[in-house]
Amino acid sequence: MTSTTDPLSLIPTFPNEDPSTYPPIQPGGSLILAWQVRNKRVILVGGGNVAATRLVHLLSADALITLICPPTGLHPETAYRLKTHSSRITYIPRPFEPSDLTTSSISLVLTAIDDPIASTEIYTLCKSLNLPVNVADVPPECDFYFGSVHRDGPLQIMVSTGGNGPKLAAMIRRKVADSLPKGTSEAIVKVGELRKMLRGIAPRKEEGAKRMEWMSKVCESWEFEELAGMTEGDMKVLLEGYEDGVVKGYKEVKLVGSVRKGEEEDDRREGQVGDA
Ligand SMILES: C[C@@]1(CC(=O)O)c2cc3[nH]c(cc4nc(cc5[nH]c(cc(n2)[C@H]1CCC(=O)O)[C@@](C)(CC(=O)O)[C@@H]5CCC(=O)O)C(CC(=O)O)=C4CCC(=O)O)c(CCC(=O)O)c3CC(=O)O
Ligand SMILES: NC(=O)C1=CN([C@@H]2O[C@H](COP(=O)(O)OP(=O)(O)OC[C@H]3O[C@@H](n4cnc5c(N)ncnc54)[C@H](O)[C@@H]3O)[C@@H](O)[C@H]2O)C=CC1
Repeated sequence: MTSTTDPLSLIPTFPNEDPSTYPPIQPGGSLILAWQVRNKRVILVGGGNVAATRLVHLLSADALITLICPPTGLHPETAYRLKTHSSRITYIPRPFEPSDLTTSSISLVLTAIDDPIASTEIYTLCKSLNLPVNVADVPPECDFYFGSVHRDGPLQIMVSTGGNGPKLAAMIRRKVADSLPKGTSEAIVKVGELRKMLRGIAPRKEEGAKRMEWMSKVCESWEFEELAGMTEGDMKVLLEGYEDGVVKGYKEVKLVGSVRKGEEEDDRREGQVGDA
């Protein structure tokens, strides 16, 4: 007979177990993720107004889409997307049939139809096939909800109210977007480039902690607009400090850059004089 030990009794005791040390848990929310559907097949049933908004999200995430809907039910925007993105969207011009879910390998199913009976049938079928599904008109039949999304280049902000107030979610999204500092999206692009260059000069896995600390320091000490205006030359100057854990400020980097540019021009002029 094997004795069973209570797993809880095996957990070590740490000095810092004051409840105020860690953030309190608020149960009942959603798990907010950034789901990657690039080149994965998503089935969208319905072609109305809501389906048109789903298409925008799916195309923005580079999904491969199968849209199932009779031609008479197409919203003008859905029709437009079908025509302009025919390489990404396969259009099936009829009502949904159960075989639609078994003829190809599918990552997600979305329904946006005005027929709750058909919606529930699709939901039940998805569950029997283990497919994650969003049924726009029946929240209890959603494995995930959509949210109100602000998109600006690489930046995506999603507001969710957990099904309580979708219109409020859209209003909050606008307020959040209006409060973002100028140059936010450009700053993110430039930080992405800097991180890539940093990985080029410090590729080793063991350096992860040092890389992260240095990058965090850069993000904290430069303003968004300064990051947004960073040139490749500025990045090179900034990266010179990485080895010693130094983060030069915006003004210093610009100064070094312009001094070097001046020196290069002097060298070039001297070269030309020498050639003459
Ligand atoms: C549960 C959820 C499931 C899901 O769809 O994933 C759901 C369900 C339902 N919405 C309904 C109504 C409306 N939905 C909107 C708008 C949006 N709805 C979105 C998401 C969600 N809607 C998920 C919860 C997300 C959350 O709460 O955080 C947004 C955020 C994202 C998106 O859909 O892309 C998008 C705003 C996008 C933007 O503009 O930024 C508007 C306003 C409008 O159209 O302008 C109205 C009318 C006004 C109102 O009711 O508030 C009804 C019918 C209710 C009825 O019959 O009375 C149901 C079904 C029900 O609740 O039973
Ligand atoms: N989640 C959300 O954001 C919102 C959800 N809704 C709900 O979502 C549903 C769809 O809304 P809308 O797009 O505005 O409706 P809509 O009436 O514009 O479009 C419904 C679409 O479903 C198609 N359809 C119906 N039965 C079908 C079937 N068996 N197979 C394939 N296609 C079928 C129709 O041809 C039409 O294209 C409604 O039930 C609505 O209450 C409404 C507003 C927002």
